[in-house]
Amino acid sequence: MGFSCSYGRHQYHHLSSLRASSVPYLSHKADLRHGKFRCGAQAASSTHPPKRLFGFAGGFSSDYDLGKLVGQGGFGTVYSAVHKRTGERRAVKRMLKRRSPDGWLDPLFVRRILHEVDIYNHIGHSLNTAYLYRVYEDQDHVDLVLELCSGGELWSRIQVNHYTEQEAAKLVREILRTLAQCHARGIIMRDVKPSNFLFLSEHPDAPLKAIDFGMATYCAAGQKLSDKAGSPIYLAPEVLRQSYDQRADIWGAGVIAYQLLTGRLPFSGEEGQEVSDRYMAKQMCPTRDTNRATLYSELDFERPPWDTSSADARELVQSLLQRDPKQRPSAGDALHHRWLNPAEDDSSDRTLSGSIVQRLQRFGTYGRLKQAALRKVAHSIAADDAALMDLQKAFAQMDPEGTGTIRYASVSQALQEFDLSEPERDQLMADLVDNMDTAGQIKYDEWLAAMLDWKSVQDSSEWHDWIELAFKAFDIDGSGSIGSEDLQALLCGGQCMVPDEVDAAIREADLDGDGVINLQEFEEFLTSNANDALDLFETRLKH
Ligand SMILES: Nc1ncnc2c1ncn2[C@@H]1O[C@H](COP(=O)(O)OP(=O)(O)OP(=O)(O)O)[C@@H](O)[C@H]1O
Repeated sequence: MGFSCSYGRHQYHHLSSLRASSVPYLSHKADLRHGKFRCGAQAASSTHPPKRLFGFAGGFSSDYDLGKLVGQGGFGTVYSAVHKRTGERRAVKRMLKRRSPDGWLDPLFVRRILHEVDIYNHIGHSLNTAYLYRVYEDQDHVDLVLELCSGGELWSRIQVNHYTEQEAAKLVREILRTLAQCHARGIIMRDVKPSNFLFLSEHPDAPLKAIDFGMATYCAAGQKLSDKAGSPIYLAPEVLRQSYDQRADIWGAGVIAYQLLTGRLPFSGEEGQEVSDRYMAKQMCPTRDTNRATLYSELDFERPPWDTSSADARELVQSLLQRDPKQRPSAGDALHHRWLNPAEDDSSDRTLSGSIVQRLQRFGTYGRLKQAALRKVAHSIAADDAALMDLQKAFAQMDPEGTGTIRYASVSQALQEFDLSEPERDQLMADLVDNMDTAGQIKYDEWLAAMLDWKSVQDSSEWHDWIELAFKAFDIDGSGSIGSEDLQALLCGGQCMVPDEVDAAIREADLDGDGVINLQEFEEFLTSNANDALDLFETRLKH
């Protein structure tokens, strides 16, 4: 069947399920400033040649001091760590390399690591996910250096706190945002449960971040997955039936919402609604009764413990737990539900300054080629500035002398208006500049590329001309298409240091798979769609 049940961690493991076929599209992004890169699905495919090393950076212990243990998973041990030079605190997920007796890395281990790194990077600079800074390896371990979330698991707060509906709504909104961003990028998380969401700090209003994408995989529109992956009691009925897609994550969010609002689990066995503490404390595998309850038992939202909840809360949770996935809302639709949008938080009329954090996150989710291409297009648009009054004004405030560049420090200063930790601020700014040669200066078109409302720009009669100009600039050898030599020059000045970087950049836009990008593919690649909606991202406005 390709899965097994882990009693200690309530999990169906699915190493055998990481087939190339479940990774339908690819992404690659090198960020040499942070030593980060995206692995393509090819890297994660079963056809990858045997490896002794991954090719990640060495020198973890020259860069970091390892601190105390902060968590233990089935796959990795997580420690705190301090960067020796900057003093920044991080989490390090350390995984012991699994090898065969003749020294080759276990191919399933290779796939799991490359896949997890790929998915973390594909989610990019979302503030709803612990950020992956860098990956190291030595002879025995792979180390993922992650944003440190020191506020504990969502589960621990469910146990100790009694939530008001408003507080519960905030947490459900954050979980759904994470899912909406994953789903917009073709990723299904497959392990939506309270212990995979950590609070950034111990502050009562600390944001919630998703961790652990070891179960996550890609699922294209219309595709169905069949391997039973996830954690019992959060598994959707269609996962038990082994034919599911992204909507299965929504069910998991529904179970968490149910727990937050009632302190109980919706489907915990024969007796129906039991107190979840008992179930969780026992750390037991699901009985057949639990699965049967998930598949068949009816929930009554009129009787205790639901009789004291608001009608809006009930309506949303009921919809998230619709047994028929087609009747379940998408994460994006659920985010528009009344219960999650008290009137004062209406984002429909948000000003530019109110959405800067959302725009930076969105830009940070794009791969390197797309970022470079948007900067190029922005360069053309910058000349036509009538339509860009707001953006110009915001830029001018940070560049009072009109030099045409703003200092990194000015943007950092502007971001202090928002509810962001210092590492989050740095994380958001990391993709603003094309390269560090600019010595901490951000040019107007770099700023525009990150801030523009690309959807409305596309309506301009000049859109096609701007795309064509950028395409011609990228087609350095004038062959009529963008190929690997063009991208070598463009992305890394001739010699890419990150393995597979150029191929992966091509794959991002090469729809017909002929190894080069033509003009039509380039235009389609740059054309934004609903997946780029700003309201998938946190505003982090201070209240
Ligand atoms: N970024 C982080 N900051 C702080 N603690 C973390 C972080 N990431 C993970 N942890 C802690 O380490 C534990 C194990 O991490 P994680 O779930 O990623 O490991 P895993 O081996 O992939 O687990 P699994 O068995 O679920 O596959 C988590 O439950 C959490 O307590």
